[in-house]
Amino acid sequence: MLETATELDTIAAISTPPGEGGISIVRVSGNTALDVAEKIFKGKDLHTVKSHTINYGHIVNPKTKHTVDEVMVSVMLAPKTYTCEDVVEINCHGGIVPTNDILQLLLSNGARMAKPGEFTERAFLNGRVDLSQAEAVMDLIRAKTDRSMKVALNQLDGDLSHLIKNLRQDILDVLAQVEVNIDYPEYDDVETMTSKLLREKAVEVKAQIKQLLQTAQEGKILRDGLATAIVGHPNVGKSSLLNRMLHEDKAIVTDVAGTTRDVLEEYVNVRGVPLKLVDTAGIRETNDKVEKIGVERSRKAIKTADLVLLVLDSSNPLSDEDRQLIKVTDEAKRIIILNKTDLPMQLDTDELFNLVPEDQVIRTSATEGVGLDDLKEKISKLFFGGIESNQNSVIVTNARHIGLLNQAEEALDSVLQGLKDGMPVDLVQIDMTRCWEFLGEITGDSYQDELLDQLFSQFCLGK
Ligand SMILES: Nc1nc2c(c(=O)[nH]1)N(C=O)[C@@H](CNc1ccc(C(=O)N[C@@H](CCC(=O)O)C(=O)O)cc1)CN2
Ligand SMILES: Nc1nc2c(ncn2[C@@H]2O[C@H](COP(=O)(O)OP(=O)(O)OP(=O)(O)O)[C@@H](O)[C@H]2O)c(=O)[nH]1
Ligand SMILES: [Mg+2]
Repeated sequence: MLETATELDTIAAISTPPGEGGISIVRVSGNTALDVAEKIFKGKDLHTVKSHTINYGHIVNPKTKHTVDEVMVSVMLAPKTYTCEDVVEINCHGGIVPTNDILQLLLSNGARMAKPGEFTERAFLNGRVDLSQAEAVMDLIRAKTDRSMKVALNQLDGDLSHLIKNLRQDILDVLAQVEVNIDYPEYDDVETMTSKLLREKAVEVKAQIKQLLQTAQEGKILRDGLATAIVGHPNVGKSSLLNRMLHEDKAIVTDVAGTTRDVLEEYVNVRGVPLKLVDTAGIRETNDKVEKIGVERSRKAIKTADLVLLVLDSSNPLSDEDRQLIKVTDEAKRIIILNKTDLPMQLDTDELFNLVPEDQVIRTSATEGVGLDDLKEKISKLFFGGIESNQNSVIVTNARHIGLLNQAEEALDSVLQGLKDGMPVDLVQIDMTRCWEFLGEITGDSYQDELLDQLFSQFCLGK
């Protein structure tokens, strides 16, 4: 059951990032938000100001009577607020000391320290947003490209919620229809009729779930970034390529083989796709203790990557180590990069094409900045089939949602199998109901308290 606003205590937290800034915001939410704020605020009586106004005054320690800061205080009365509760936001000077002092004063005057994500959790508990919308708030904060942001914003707007709610309503309708048919059989062939209803609905919902799941790969990449490992032999130009992609000299580049010792991760926006570029240590047999560990990490990066960029030095013949690396990365989604094409070609491309007949091969010069546009184009094509795909449809991005959609689909498979096997309708109904429940967990229509704790604990403090 949902708790009502009156059962929840008043919480407070700093909602802006820690450190120095122009302004910091300390947020308070709950039944007694105004009482708590009023105790430490000198200015207009906050109980009498209009809702959704911002009010000038000072924060004064009620015990010592010392002025802590000069502030602006927003008063927003329930229910039309972020949490659906009374909200007070204290806009103070953005320094660590005033901000923390104000929070401490609120805590010693009746507020409790908010847990991470607790304001958004309240927006959920009080029914302003559903669970998938609450999750979108965090995706929005973490979005790394404009496209990732758009997907999160659509989810926050309730696009996914509406789709799921409609599916659930359809299932509920058919379940009700089946009940009626069982309770008041008007025809002799009621069993046949209800089976037909259930089958048709199961097929229809399954098709929609499948369609959603097809967006999952793209969705997950937009949300979490595409883990892209740049691998290859020492000195082939991996770090130089990373720097080129970032337009910044992040990684150390030297002509010494074995320069990169540890993996380096950086995000880069490639046509709206967030790439998590991972520069790795050049892979070779080595006795150097530090380099050895780096090489181990490179091997691990290959295993966990969504995409491997295997870099070869075109100004040198293919070596045995190169051939081995081609084998090691064979299972991965891969693009081969022939780097140093500004130098005379020494690599036997016929041999290479024989070794990797299926792969995209791109020629680059990291030093001259040649071939990088081509590389970006290929990456975005490889994962998104062009720029315009899925721009307007609902996209699932979240591993929790994907898991539940898979479970819902499995339940529908059981429905269809049961009908095929001539199982009694009341047993088939159970699987249909399970499907309805799995979908409901996406929007939080049903949930366990542990789930909320786990979800919101990943949020920012003050959100
Ligand atoms: N100062 C401040 N800025 C902020 C937030 C905030 O809480 N405080 N937000 C959050 O952290 C974000 C804005 N999100 C918000 C979402 C809904 C409501 C809200 O009050 N919704 C009500 C009333 C809407 C209306 O007036 O029409 C509702 O949906 O019922 C407020 C903020 C970003 N900026
Ligand atoms: N001519 C030419 N030189 C390049 C190119 N790319 C990189 N280099 C040079 O090759 C050398 C090695 O470059 P890095 O980027 O450090 O190579 P790496 O693959 O990261 O090497 P490790 O970190 O040791 O594995 C440097 O001297 C670069 O300037 C290129 O496209 N053309
Ligand atoms: Mg390097």
